[in-house]
Amino acid sequence: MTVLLIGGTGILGTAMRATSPQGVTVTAPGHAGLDVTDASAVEAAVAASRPTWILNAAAYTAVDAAESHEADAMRLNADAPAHIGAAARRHGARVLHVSTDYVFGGVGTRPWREDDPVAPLSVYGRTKLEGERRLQASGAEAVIVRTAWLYGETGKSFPRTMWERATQGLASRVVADQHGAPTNARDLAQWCWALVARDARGVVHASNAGQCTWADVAERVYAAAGKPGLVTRVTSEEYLVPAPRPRYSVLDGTRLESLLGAPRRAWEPALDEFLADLKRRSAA
Ligand SMILES: NC(=O)C1=CN([C@@H]2O[C@H](COP(=O)(O)OP(=O)(O)OC[C@H]3O[C@@H](n4cnc5c(N)ncnc54)[C@H](OP(=O)(O)O)[C@@H]3O)[C@@H](O)[C@H]2O)C=CC1
Ligand SMILES: Cc1cn([C@H]2C[C@H](O)[C@@H](COP(=O)(O)OP(=O)(O)O[C@H]3O[C@@H](C)C(=O)[C@@H](O)[C@H]3O)O2)c(=O)[nH]c1=O
Repeated sequence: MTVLLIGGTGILGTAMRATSPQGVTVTAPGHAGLDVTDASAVEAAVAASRPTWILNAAAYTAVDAAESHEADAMRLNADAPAHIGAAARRHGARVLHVSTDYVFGGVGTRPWREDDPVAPLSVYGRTKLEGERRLQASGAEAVIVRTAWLYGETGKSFPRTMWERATQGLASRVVADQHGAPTNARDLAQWCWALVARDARGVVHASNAGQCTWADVAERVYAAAGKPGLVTRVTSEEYLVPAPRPRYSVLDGTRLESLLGAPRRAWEPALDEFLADLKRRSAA
C-alpha cells in the first residue's frame, strides 16, 4: 500500500512516520515539496504518486494567532482539505484527515460523540470544521479523525511548554475550568494506521481515555520534573488569551475502541511515558 503523507514534519506527522506499519510505503514530500494550499500542486502530487491513501496531518494549529490570521487559517484548514478531497476523488485515493475537539462549543456534560452538534468558538475551530465539511462535500472516500490536546516528540505543545517552564523553575498560572483529554501522538498515529488498515469511513473521535483540566496536566508535568507546587490553578477569565477555548471538549472514544477492538490508554500513563522520554533526553 502506498501513502501520501501531508504534514509529515508536524507533531502527528512525525509520529505517523515513526510508526508506519510494514508493507506501507510512505511518501512525505514536506511543505517545501508540496504546498497543500495549492490545488494544482496537490493534483500533480496525487497524479504522480497515485497513493492508496492520502493522510492529511497539515494544519494551521496556532490557535491564538488564527484569530488575527483568519485567511491563512482558512487556506490551510479548509481550502486544503477540499483540494485533497478533489484530487482523491479524481484518482480513487482514500483520505484520512485530522480534525479537532475545538469544533465543539464546550457546553457539555458527557463526552462528545461523533454526531453531536458542533459549535466552534474560535477561528481555528471554525476553519477546521469548514475543512471537515469541504472534504465531505468533495465526495472522496474519507475518514475524519478528531483528536485533542496533542503532544509528541516534536513541535510545540502544552506539556512541552510546561516541561520547559518546570525545568527552568518557572511558576505557571494554568486554567482549571477547561476539561478535555490529552493525546500522545504515538498513540494517535497507531490508531490512524489501524483505521487505514480497517478501511474506516466517517468521523472518529480519538484521544487518550479519561478527562482532566489543563491545570491537571500542568501539575503532572511539574511533578514529573521534580518541581511540584509551582502551578496556580486559575479560571479562564483570569488567563486572558485571544481565542476562546471550549470549557468541555472531552471526546467519546466508543467508536474508536469498537473499530480498534481494544481499549485506549488512559491519558495519565500516555503522558508519563512522554515525560519519561523527555527526562531521558535531557539527562543524555
Ligand atoms: N496540536 C494539537 O494539539 C492538535 C492538533 N489537531 C489536529 O491534528 C493535526 C496535526 O496537528 P499537529 O501535528 O499538531 O500539527 P503541527 O502544527 O505540528 O504541524 C503542521 C504540519 O503542517 C505542515 N504545513 C503547514 N503549512 C503547510 C502547507 N501550506 N503545505 C504543506 N504542509 C504544511 C507543517 O510543515 P512546516 O512546519 O514545514 O510548515 C507541519 O508539518 C491537525 O489537523 C490539527 O488541526 C487536533 C487536535 C489537537
Ligand atoms: C501556556 C499556558 C496556557 N494556558 C491555557 C490557555 C488555554 O486555555 C490552554 C491550552 O493552551 P495552549 O495554547 O498551550 O494550547 P491550545 O493551543 O489551546 O491547544 C489546542 O491546540 C489545537 C491545535 C487543538 O486542536 C486543541 O485540541 C488543543 O490542543 O491552557 C494557561 O492557563 N497557562 C499557560 O501557562
